[in-house]
Amino acid sequence: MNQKNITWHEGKVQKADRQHLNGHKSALLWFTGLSGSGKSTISVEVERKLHELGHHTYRLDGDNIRHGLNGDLAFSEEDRTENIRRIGEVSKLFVDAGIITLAAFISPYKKDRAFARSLLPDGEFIEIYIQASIETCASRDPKGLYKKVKKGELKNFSGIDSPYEIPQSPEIVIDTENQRIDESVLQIVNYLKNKGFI
Ligand SMILES: Nc1ncnc2c1ncn2[C@@H]1O[C@H](COP(=O)(O)OS(=O)(=O)O)[C@@H](OP(=O)(O)O)[C@H]1O
Ligand SMILES: Nc1ncnc2c1ncn2[C@@H]1O[C@H](COP(=O)(O)OP(=O)(O)O)[C@@H](O)[C@H]1O
Repeated sequence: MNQKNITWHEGKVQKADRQHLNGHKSALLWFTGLSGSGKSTISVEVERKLHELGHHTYRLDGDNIRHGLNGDLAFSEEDRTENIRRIGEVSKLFVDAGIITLAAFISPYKKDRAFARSLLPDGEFIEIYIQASIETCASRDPKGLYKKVKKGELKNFSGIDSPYEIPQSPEIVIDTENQRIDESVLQIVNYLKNKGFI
């Protein structure tokens, strides 16, 4: 990487100006959890609720981003790290644009989530652990991936033969085995209200 001859060029409209125009603050809601835990389901519903409330949002989702921007990456540790590095950087731009950003990625490694957190000012990275046991995820199996793992057709699967490091101090924990989807949405929206983001 060579940043020697590159100079930062300041604009005349700042993040705070964009937030002021929007009428709310921006933040990054980072959903992490096993495949099938409910990251997509819950982030989609949170975005819909925030949109209904009149807030500016954008959602980045593992399956979708891997079709485009990160289509060159697979599931080795290095590729997952690069995946999360790029998403962290992209999310930072969205938050700078004044948008409430929702990122739903397995993001299995603590160090990668810590990197994404480090890109934003204190408080603006909100880690949401979407919790469900591997047995529950495998029984939901919304995409038939656990079945493929069982048949030996899919390797390096998070929580099976590839690690998932549980978050130690996430801002929010969602227990999808005991909470309904609407309760989880309310919990997250209330967090944003209580912290003064919306
Ligand atoms: N080996 C392996 N392990 C885990 N997941 C796999 C794998 N192969 C494909 N998939 C599908 O890819 C989705 C996860 O992509 P992510 O970008 O979120 O993964 S990561 O954060 O880089 O670990 C994941 O989506 P979710 O089920 O929504 O989590 C799967 O649909
Ligand atoms: N309480 C719950 N919260 C979230 N999802 C749930 C819940 N109960 C069952 N599900 C189901 O679990 C599956 C989760 O899949 P998905 O959202 O794609 O997970 P992920 O994005 O983490 O892979 C969906 O089929 C969803 O309907």
